Amino acid sequence: MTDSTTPETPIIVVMGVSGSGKSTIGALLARDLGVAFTDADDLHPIENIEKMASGVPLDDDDRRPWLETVGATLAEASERGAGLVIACSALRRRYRDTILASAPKVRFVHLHGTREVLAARTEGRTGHFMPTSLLDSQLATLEALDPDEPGIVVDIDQPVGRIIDDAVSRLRAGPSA
Ligand SMILES: Nc1ncnc2c1ncn2[C@@H]1O[C@H](COP(=O)(O)OP(=O)(O)OP(=O)(O)O)[C@@H](O)[C@H]1O
Ligand SMILES: O=C(O)[C@H](O)[C@@H](O)[C@H](O)[C@H](O)CO
Repeated sequence: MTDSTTPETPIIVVMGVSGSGKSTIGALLARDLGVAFTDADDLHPIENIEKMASGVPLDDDDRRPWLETVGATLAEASERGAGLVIACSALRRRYRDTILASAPKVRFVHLHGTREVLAARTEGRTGHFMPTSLLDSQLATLEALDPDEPGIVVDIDQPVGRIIDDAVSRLRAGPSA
């Protein structure tokens, strides 16, 4: 079997808790890298969206099939030799391992911020299903990238353009930074 991807083909998960900027940064990062963008919120089954909208956090069982779909979507792009950026919370190490099992070339961009900044961002937006009340559960679930995971951490307390420039230059520099 030949591998049609190149090491440069970006296969990226923009991860982090609710309100960290995954959708905003993910779409712009994809545009800068010249690849497609998918929001994993659009891959959740309706039951998951309804659960979060009612103020109840998802559990591992809720997330498992969704993470498998995220991994399969990345794998499909990678196998075609196409790049893809997906915005996906990927909060726990084992969630990321599920994605990596399907898409071993994936790299994670963790959008990291303080609770204060995150709460201000989620409170500042309208028309989103995710209540700010779930932020604490998101933060309690979050496991930071371990040193052996492929990825980078970016501080969200800066303008969008600087976040993109920081992420692009560090992604181009190598598997982790
Ligand atoms: N660097 C930034 N500076 C200022 N505002 C930002 C920045 N990044 C994102 N925002 C704003 O913060 C809010 C949250 O961003 P966004 O919806 O992209 O986060 P998210 O991680 O996709 O959230 P969720 O996972 O809950 O869908 C939005 O109103 C967005 O416009
Ligand atoms: O794993 C999860 O709990 C979910 O993916 C959430 O993170 C939301 O879908 C997302 O953040 C939108 O608000």
